[in-house]
Amino acid sequence: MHSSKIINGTRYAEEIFTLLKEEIYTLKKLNIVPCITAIMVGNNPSSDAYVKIKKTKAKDLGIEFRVLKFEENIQLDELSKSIAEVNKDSKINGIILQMPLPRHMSKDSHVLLDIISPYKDIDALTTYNIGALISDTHHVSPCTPQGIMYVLKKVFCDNMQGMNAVVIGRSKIVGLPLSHMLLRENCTVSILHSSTKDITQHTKNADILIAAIGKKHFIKSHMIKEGACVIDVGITRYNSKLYGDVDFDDLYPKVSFISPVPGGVGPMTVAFLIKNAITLTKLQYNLPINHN
Ligand SMILES: Nc1nc2c(c(=O)[nH]1)N[C@@H](CN(C=O)c1ccc(C(=O)N[C@@H](CCC(=O)O)C(=O)O)cc1)CN2
Repeated sequence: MHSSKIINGTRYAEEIFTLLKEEIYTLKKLNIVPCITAIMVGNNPSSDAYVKIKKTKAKDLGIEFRVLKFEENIQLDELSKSIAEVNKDSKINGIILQMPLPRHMSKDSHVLLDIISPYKDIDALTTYNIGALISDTHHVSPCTPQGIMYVLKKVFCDNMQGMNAVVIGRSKIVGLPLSHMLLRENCTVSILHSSTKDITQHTKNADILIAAIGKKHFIKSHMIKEGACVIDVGITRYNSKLYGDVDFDDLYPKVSFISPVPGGVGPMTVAFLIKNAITLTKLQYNLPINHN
């Protein structure tokens, strides 16, 4: 059972890294060093920070990490060609297309993602891997939802059956895959979004509330049920400080469990990114995969 009200994502991530170190060591003995390439488009200070965190962690663990950065005004054709080249490079085991893409490109994100081979798709965002998740035949799934499910399973000792889970946000990277994973654990899932009429009516009913909105301190204590478990996915940078979607201090007395920002979901995203990279590397070498 989880001993504190505060979900310590940094500690859980370390737990995962400890297991992954053994897998990386086993690969090393076979002369295999996984290599990740992150593709970035445009200048987004938050993305720079996140890619730096991923690179530092990968290098710490002995994984190679390359970054390819393109100008915001790159033509779609040219970017597509570059992604295809990275995809063809047999030395590269995993590819990340860092999100968000510049606004003018966001409508093309699925076209760009689908250039990546499903066997190199660390974020599990290609059409193939999204389909594999839904049909339960997947080897990898999106990193943030995996991290959230890992902590929820710890908190609820693997039993979320019949709980009301409310997810705010319907993105392909968090809200949609997470909703599917919660459904798989037999939760009753509601997905709220920008057109939802009365958000509070739904959030007050949540045993598990997941906020992935991107609006600083949007969730206040009057919006939740006493004893809810609240997971904060949003990160807003304001005056060099980080804020979650949840007003942590306001909610704290009322919750059973709550994840902070920073130190909650963020480190779990990085842990599962490394886990996915190792899984994909093993698949490419026909090695057995650790399904835990
Ligand atoms: N291609 C992808 N793009 C994005 C993803 C993703 O999984 N794949 N997720 C987010 C950003 N992200 C990884 O890319 C990410 C977010 C947060 C953190 C993290 O460690 N956060 C720390 C605080 C970091 C800081 O000080 O700035 C925390 O919350 O404690 C890592 C990675 C969107 N894009």
